[in-house]
Amino acid sequence: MHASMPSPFPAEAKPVSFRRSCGEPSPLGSLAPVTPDSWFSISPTSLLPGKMFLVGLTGGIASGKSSVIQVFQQLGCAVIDVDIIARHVVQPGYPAHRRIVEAFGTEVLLENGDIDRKVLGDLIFNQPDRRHLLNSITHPEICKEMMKETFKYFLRGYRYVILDIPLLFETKKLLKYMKHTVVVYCDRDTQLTRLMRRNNLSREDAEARIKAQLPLKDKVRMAHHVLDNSGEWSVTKRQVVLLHAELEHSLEYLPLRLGVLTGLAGIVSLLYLLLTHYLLPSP
Ligand SMILES: Nc1ncnc2c1ncn2[C@@H]1O[C@H](COP(=O)(O)OP(=O)(O)OP(=O)(O)O)[C@@H](O)[C@H]1O
Repeated sequence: MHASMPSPFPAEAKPVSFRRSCGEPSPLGSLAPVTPDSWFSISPTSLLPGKMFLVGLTGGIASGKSSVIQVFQQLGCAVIDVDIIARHVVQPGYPAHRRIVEAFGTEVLLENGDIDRKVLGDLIFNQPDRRHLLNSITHPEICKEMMKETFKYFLRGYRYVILDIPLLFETKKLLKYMKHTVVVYCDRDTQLTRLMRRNNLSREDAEARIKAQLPLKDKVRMAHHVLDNSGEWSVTKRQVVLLHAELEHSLEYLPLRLGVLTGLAGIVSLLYLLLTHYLLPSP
C-alpha cells in the first residue's frame, strides 16, 4: 500500500462493512456537483408501494463494482444497472428519444436512428443549460424505468433491490431514496494498477481518470457499508456474502410487505362484498 494514500481502515481491523446511522445527515451537500432538479420530479416513492428497501451500490473506476455485483447476482440478489436503463430509455420509440431529437435536432442521430452519444455529449459539454435540458428529458424516464423494475422485483418477493449507480454520491437527489449505501473501495495504488491493466492504459492516463472522479475515500465516508476490495478476491467475496446476509435478515422490508398485503386483502374483501351483495342474484 502506498504510504501517501492510507487506507481508511485500521490496519488490524478491516471491517466487512460498517454503518452510519441512516438518519445521519449526509455531508454530500458540500461535495456534490450541481445536480439538475429534474431528478425525481416523479417521486420514486409514489411509484413504489410504500418505502421499499433500496440499496445503492457505487465505487470508483476499476474499484471492483462489477465484480462485486456479480457475486450479489450469484447469491440470487435483485440488481438494477442504472447505466443500462439510461441507455435503454433513449432508444428509438421511447419518449425520451423523441424529445431529445426535438430539442437537439436530427444531427444527434446515427444512421440507424439511435442517439449518437458522442455527438450529444459534445453538444452539452461545458453547456450547463443544454445539459440541464437533456437531464430534464432523460432523468424522469430513467427514474420511472428504475422504479418499474424495482416494483417487479418487489412483487417477486425480493427483500431488497441493489441499484448499481456509478454516480450515486454525485447525484444527491437519488441518494435519499437508498435505505443503505454500499461503496466498493480499494486503495489508490491497487485501483491504479487494476485500471492500467484492465484498460491497457499508461500510468498518466489512468491517474487522470481516477483524478476526474470524486475521491474514493470521500465516498467511503458517506457510505453505510464499505466493501474493501484492496486485497485477495476471496476476501472481498466473503465480505459480500456477509453483507448480503446482513441485508437479507434486516426487517426493514417487513412493514412495507405487511402494508401491501393488508392493502391487497382489503381490495379482495371489497370485491367479494360487491360481488356477493350487488352482482349475484339473491336466493
Ligand atoms: N480483488 C481483486 N483482485 C484482483 N483483481 C481484481 C479484484 N477485484 C477486481 N479485480 C479486477 O480489477 C478490474 C476492475 O474490476 P471491475 O471491472 O469489477 O471494476 P468496476 O468498479 O466495475 O470498474 P468500472 O466502473 O471502471 O467499469 C477487473 O479487471 C477485475 O477483474
